[in-house]
Amino acid sequence: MSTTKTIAILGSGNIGLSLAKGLVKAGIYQPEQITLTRRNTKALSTLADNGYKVTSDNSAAVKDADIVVLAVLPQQLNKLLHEIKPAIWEQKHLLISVISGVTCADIRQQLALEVQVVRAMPNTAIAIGQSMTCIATDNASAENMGTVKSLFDTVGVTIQINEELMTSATALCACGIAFFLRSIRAASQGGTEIGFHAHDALKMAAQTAKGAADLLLQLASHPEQEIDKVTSPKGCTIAGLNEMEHNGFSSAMIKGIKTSAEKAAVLYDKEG
Ligand SMILES: NC(=O)C1=CN([C@@H]2O[C@H](COP(=O)(O)OP(=O)(O)OC[C@H]3O[C@@H](n4cnc5c(N)ncnc54)[C@H](OP(=O)(O)O)[C@@H]3O)[C@@H](O)[C@H]2O)C=CC1
Ligand SMILES: O=C(O)[C@@H]1CCC=N1
Repeated sequence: MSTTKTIAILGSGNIGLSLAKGLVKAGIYQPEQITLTRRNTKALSTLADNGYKVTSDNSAAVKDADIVVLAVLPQQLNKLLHEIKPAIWEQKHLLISVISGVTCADIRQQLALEVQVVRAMPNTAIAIGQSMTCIATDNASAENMGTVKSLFDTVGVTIQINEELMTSATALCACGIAFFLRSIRAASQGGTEIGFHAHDALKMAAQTAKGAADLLLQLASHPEQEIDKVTSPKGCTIAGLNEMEHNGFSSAMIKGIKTSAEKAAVLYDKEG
């Protein structure tokens, strides 16, 4: 599926660039249809060489675009909104914000405009078409929500949730990528201690994690159901698993996710 619409990504850092690359990889956009902005445009020179439009002029990028993605840090948002406000046309533009802790209403309030806003919370696996993206809105039309869903569907799995759950989605899915990566890294470190070279251990741990995730996704089964199949009586799996639990494995993950959600809720200072 390709589109004739144009998209501006304001704030082309880690997640903005992951999104751009994912959309091009999926064939929905050509690089020429995507404008990437950041203040230090030198950092985007390779992207410019690959056909993306690159500029530090956010207002010009907005004027040329149908869809505007806000992808700066929460503390950089108010300045950006102030800058682009004159370029936004309520009847034309659809804003998509991936910014943690900022509501759709916050964005309209800063702009003092009744533009349609959708919040999206992807994760960095969007660059390889494997994002888990949550979307929410308080004013966008069903048609625009459909547009946003089909856009993110090309780069992973998308679900629509209530906006009040967006900070929880941030912790579980966006931060979650880091939590699972750290788990895989830890497993590989264990693997090295028991005899494998580091690069082999990492590959073995990553493929094992992928298999575990696919068991749940493809069989729609519960983790404990799959764990029961691995834990032979008096065996080595239950011995290792219980040792991890005695050291707080599940508890650490749960507490970490709760802490991330609490932090996500206070990232944005409306007055800042
Ligand atoms: N990283 C992730 O996995 C995820 C992040 N998010 C959210 O996405 C947002 C961005 O995060 P992340 O990509 O990690 O952060 P980065 O710091 O990597 O990206 C932010 C980018 O914004 C640019 N920027 C800052 N001010 C402006 C401006 N006025 N005009 C244009 N560009 C500007 C910066 O470049 P320069 O300094 O050159 O201007 C930088 O490249 C955050 O709000 C975060 O909460 C959401 C989901 C996942
Ligand atoms: O760490 C952060 O604040 C951002 C939001 C989700 C992922 N990265």
